[in-house]
Amino acid sequence: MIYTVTLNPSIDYIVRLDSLVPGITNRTTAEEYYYGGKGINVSCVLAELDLESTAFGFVAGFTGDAIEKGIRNDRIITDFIKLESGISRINIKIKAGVETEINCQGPHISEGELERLFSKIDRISDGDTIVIAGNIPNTMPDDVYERILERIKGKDVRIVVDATKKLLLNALKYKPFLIKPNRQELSEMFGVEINTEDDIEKYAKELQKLGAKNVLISLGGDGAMLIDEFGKRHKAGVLKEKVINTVGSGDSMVAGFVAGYEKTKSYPYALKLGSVCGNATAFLDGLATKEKINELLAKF
Ligand SMILES: Nc1ncnc2c1ncn2[C@@H]1O[C@H](COP(=O)(O)OP(=O)(O)O)[C@@H](O)[C@H]1O
Ligand SMILES: O=P(O)(O)OC[C@H]1O[C@](O)(COP(=O)(O)O)[C@@H](O)[C@@H]1O
Repeated sequence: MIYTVTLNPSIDYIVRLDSLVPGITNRTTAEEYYYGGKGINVSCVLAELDLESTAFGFVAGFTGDAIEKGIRNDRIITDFIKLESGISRINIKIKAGVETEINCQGPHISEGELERLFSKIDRISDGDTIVIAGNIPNTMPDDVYERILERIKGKDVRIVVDATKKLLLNALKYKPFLIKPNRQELSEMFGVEINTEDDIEKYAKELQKLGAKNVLISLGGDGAMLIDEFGKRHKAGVLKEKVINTVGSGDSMVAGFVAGYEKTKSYPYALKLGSVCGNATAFLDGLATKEKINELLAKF
């Protein structure tokens, strides 16, 4: 079984404007909303790839109910913990020529509620995959990913972590099978500007020294680079099509990589399917669909 963990799910509210002017009332030209949060997005794209997953995490209030109901599907088993108070966050994605995102804090999660999640994590067993992805509310201790991984220590579980800064760095000692920082996140982790391919490889290898097996660096419209567990560099470009909405492209790439590796045990194929899923999401309103993935696979 593949388990995804989203501690801080969201409704992604996408607003489109011709331009955004601070200090005045702006009017949108269109708006859409999607159920999101990194682990949930991974589950949704895995379902499009015909892979079943169980989605763990916390939901709260009316937005939490909508998320849980909205993503339920015959290939996603939702097993969320309903928080006592607050609402699951609404993240605002402003498309006004450039993309501006406002990702919110999310509800408070108590130590008792966290314990309930740990009990669910204990069900994960040898041969399973766990994808832990996304940010945490700032009221939560930043060792939470480590505490989750500590619960599965010693089990033969494939670990995928898609997070930033300390959350990611602290998880590396558990030797994750895959991490997927983007270029900006890689730069932030090392406090340097990373631009060249050689620099990307150099810092990806630093993350491998800290414990990561495969490091996939996504580069937005420039594609992606994988440094695999053997230290080999693989590159993937992007297809050229009108970009509609890149929210969730990174999560789609993670889903595609996990599915591609699961099916073939080949890193070049995992990178290809990951890239196709990332591209497919960028070229659609919502996340990658089975139809779009198959169409792009034939061209990639
Ligand atoms: N503008 C784009 N055109 C085509 N593909 C894209 C575009 N933006 C993202 N993608 C695809 O999605 C992948 C992940 O996107 P990226 O923006 O780097 O991730 P994140 O959302 O985590 O920052 C890229 O490697 C690429 O395959
Ligand atoms: O947990 P974070 O880091 O705040 O990110 C949450 C946001 O990331 C997303 O999962 C999209 O992530 P990507 O664009 O990186 O794939 C949104 O659905 C959500 O609003």
